[in-house]
Amino acid sequence: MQQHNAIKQKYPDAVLLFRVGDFYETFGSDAIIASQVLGITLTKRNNGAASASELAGFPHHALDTYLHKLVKAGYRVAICDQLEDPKQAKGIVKRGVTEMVTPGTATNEKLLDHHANNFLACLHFVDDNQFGIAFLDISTGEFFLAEGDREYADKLLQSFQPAEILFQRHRQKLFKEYFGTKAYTYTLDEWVFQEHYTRELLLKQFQTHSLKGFGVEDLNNGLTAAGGLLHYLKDTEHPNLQHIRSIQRIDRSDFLWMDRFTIRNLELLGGANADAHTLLKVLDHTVSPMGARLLKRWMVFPLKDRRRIEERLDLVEYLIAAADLRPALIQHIRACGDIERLASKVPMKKSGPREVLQLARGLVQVAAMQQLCLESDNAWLRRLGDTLDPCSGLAAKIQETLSENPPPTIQKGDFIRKGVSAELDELREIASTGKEYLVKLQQEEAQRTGISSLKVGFNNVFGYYLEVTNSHKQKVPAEWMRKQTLANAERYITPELKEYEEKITGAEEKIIRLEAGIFEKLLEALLEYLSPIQTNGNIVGILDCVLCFAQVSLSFTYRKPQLHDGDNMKIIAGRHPVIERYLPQGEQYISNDLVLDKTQQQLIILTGPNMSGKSALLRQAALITLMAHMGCFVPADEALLPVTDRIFTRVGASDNLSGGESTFMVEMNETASILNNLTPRSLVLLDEIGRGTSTYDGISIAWSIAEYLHQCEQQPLTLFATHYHELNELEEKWSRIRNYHITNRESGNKIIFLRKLAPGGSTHSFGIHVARMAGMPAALIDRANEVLAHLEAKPIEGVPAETANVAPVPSAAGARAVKEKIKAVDSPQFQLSIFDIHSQTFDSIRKQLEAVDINRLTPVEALLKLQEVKKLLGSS
Ligand SMILES: Nc1ncnc2c1ncn2[C@@H]1O[C@H](COP(=O)(O)OP(=O)(O)OP(=O)(O)O)[C@@H](O)[C@H]1O
Repeated sequence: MQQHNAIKQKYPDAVLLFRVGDFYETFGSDAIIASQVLGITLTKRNNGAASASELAGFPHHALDTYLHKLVKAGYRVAICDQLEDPKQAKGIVKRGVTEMVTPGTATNEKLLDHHANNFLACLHFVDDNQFGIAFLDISTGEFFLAEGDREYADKLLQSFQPAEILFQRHRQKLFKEYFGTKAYTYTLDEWVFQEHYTRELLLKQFQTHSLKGFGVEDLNNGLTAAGGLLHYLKDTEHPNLQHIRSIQRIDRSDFLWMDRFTIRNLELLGGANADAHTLLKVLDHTVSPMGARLLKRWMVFPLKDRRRIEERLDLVEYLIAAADLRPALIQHIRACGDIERLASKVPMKKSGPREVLQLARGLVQVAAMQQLCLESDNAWLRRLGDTLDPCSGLAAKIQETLSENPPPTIQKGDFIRKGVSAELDELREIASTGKEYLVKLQQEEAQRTGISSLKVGFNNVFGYYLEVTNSHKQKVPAEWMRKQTLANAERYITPELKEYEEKITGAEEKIIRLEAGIFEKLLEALLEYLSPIQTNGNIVGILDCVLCFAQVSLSFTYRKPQLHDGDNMKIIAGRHPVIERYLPQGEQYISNDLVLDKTQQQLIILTGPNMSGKSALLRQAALITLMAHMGCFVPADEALLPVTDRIFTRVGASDNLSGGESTFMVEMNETASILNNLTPRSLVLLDEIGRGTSTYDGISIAWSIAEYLHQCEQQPLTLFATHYHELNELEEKWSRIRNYHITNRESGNKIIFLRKLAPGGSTHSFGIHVARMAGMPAALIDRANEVLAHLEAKPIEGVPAETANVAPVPSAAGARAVKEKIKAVDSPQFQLSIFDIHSQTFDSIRKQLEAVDINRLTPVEALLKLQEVKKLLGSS
C-alpha cells in the first residue's frame, strides 16, 4: 500500500491500475470509480492498523476490455506494471507507471474509430486573440500546426474535432468563454510553453538540427503548441514515437475557408449527432480507413488552387470512364487494411504477430495497386503509382517468418514458421516428441548393451537417469556415470541424456523466448520502413477518395463542375446532395437553376412560403461549391463556378444557451463574423437574418445587412432568404439586387409546393398553413387567420420608406400604425380566450338563448332549457 500510495501521489488525477500478480487492482476512490464504471465488485481490504480501504480489480488479461470503458467514461488511466520478474525480486516487486491513457493518447483498438482520426490538440494562448495550435494523432503519426486569431483557432478545433485539448493552466476561464465547455480538456503548467524548450523537444523528436525542412520555422507560436504536445506525451509515458517523423503547416490561404458556423450549418460532419443526415454520410463510400479519414479532411479543408482542384476532377473523370480499373483498384484498397495505424503501433510496441502479418498482406495489396497505376495511361495515376513503395523485401520477410494464422499476442507462441530457426525447430521437435525420444533411447541402449531391464526415469535431484537392476550391473558401459545406488538397482547418467535433458527442460519456455526474439527482430526491421509505409497509407487514402468520388458520381448522377477565375456562378438543374438522398420513397427532388454574377445579380433576395425550400436552395448552392472545391463532381446538370475562397452561411436559428448566449446574440455574432471577414471571392448565404428579434428591429437589421453586402467593396455573391417581404423593395433601389421566389400553388385551402425558383418576390409566407400541417388545434388556427386578416386589412404606412435613400427603414409613423393594430387585436373583442377556443359551443348556446322569449317561458321550460345548456357545456 505504501508503494501504491507513493505512485498514486504522482498521478493524482488518474485512475491508477496497480498490477498485483495476475490482477490489476484499484484502491480507495479509484476502486469506487472502477466498480461503478466497469461494474466490478467493490470489496474492502483491511490494511492492518490503517483503516479499511476499498478494493476492486480485474484479471490482467482483461485490460483491453476494461481500459477503454474507463477512458470513454472520461477518466485518465495510469497503468502501473511490475517492472521486474517477481521470482527474481528481493522484497517488494518494483513497480511503475508504464503508460497513461487519455482520450487524446489512445491507441487501443476499442478506443479508436477506424473512420476517424483521434487528434490530441494543444492550444497556446499567446494573448487574448493570438494562438499557436497543433494537432497530433499518435495512432497514425499525423502532425499539424498553425497559428492565428481566435476565429481561426476555433475553426480548426471544429474541423479537427480533437479528442482532447491541452492549454495553459491559467487560461481555463478564457478557454471556456471562447471555445465552450463541451471538449475534453487538460491543462499544462505555464513553463511548458517556452519557445526554446518546446523547440528542443521537436528537434529531438525529428532528430534534426533545424525545422526548416518542414517549412514551419517561422511559426513560433504554432511550434510552441506542437512542442507542448510532445511534452505531454513524455509526461504520459509515451516514449516510443518514432512514427512521428514530420510536421505540416496548415495555411489558411491554401484552403477554401468555412467558418465554424458554416461547417455546422451545412451539416457537413454531424459532430456528436450520429443520426444526422450529413454530407459526409452521403459522400463517404470509401473502402479503407485511410480514405475515410482523409475524406473528412478534404471536406473541411477544400482546395482553393484551381490547378489542384482540376487535377482531382480530371482523375475522377478518368476513373469514371475506367470501368475495369476502378473495381480492381477498389478491391485492392479494401483488402489493404489500416496500414497506417498498423505501422504506427510498431514503435509503440503494441503490435502483435497477427497485426504484423496483416501489415505485410496490406503491402502485397499496395504492390498490386502500384502495378495497376503504373500500367494506366493516366499521368496522375502513374505519378501516384511511382510514389507507392510496396516494401516487397519486408513483406516477403514477414510472410516467410510468421505462420499463416498467427495469434494476436506473442504470449502463446507458435507463430513462427518452420524453417526460420533450426534451434526453434529442434526445440519444438523435442517438446512434441519428448516421450518417443526417451522410449527410442531406452530401446537403443538396451539393445546396444544387452541390459534388458534398462529403464529411463526422472527425479528432481539429478534429472533424467538410466536405471539398471543389480543383476545387469556388470553390463554397464564404462562411459556411464553412476549417480545413485538403490537396494536392488543403480542409476546412471550419460552425456547424451544430459544433453537431451537440457533441451527438454523448459523447452516450452525457450520456444516462447526464441519466438519473441525472432519477432522482435522482425519489428526492428519494420521500423526501418515506417516512412514508406506512411507514404503508402497517404496515397492509398488519396486513391480511395478519388475512387469514392467516381463511385458517388456514377451512383447519384453527379456532373463535373467547371471552375473559372471569373466572378459568375451558373448552376443548371442543381440539387441538394443530402436532402435528395433522404426523401421519402416516391418523392423526387426538384432541381433548380441558379445564376449569380457581379454585374447584374450579385445578391438575390429569396422569398417564398414556409417549407417551400428556400433553405434547401441556399444550402445546395453552398454544398455544390464546396464539393467542387473538394475535387468531387456535383449534383447538377451543369455547374460553372468561380474559384471561391470563403463560404459563409448563417442558416436557421441555433441556441448556445449553455454558452450563455441568447439565440439572437448567436445570430448576430455569426453575422458579424461574416461581415468582418468578407473577400471578393466569398459566397454568402443568409437565411432569415433578424428573425430572432422584434419585427421592426429584424427588418431594419436584415435590410441594412443586404445593403451593406451590396455596397461593400468586396461585393460577395450572396443569397438572402427572408420572410420579410418588405426587403423586396431593395431591388428597386440597388442595381445588383434581384428578387426571386420559390413557387407554390394554392388549391382550395391547401398549398402545393412547386419548389421552382422564379424571378420576382412573393407576398405570402403561408405560415399559418404550415402551423395547421403541424397539427395545431383548429381553433387556434382560426384565430390566427382572424388576427392575420385584421393586420393585413390595410397596408401599414411607412413600411418600408421607399423613397428614403440612406436608411429606408420603417418610419416612426409606420411603427405607430402597427402598434395600434396590435392594440386593436388585443381588445376584448379580439381576445383569444376560452370563449374563442370553445367558440362553437358558445355559438350554439347563444343561438338557443337568443331564440328564447323569456316573457313566455314557464319555470319548467326554463329548467329544461338550463339542462340543455348544461348538456352542451358538458359535451364541449
Ligand atoms: N427542391 C426540392 N425538392 C424536393 N423537396 C424539397 C426541395 N426543397 C426542399 N424540399 C423539402 O422541403 C423541406 C423544407 O425545405 P426548407 O427548409 O428549405 O424550406 P424553407 O423555405 O427554408 O422553410 P422555412 O421558411 O419554414 O424555413 C425540406 O426539408 C425538404 O424535405
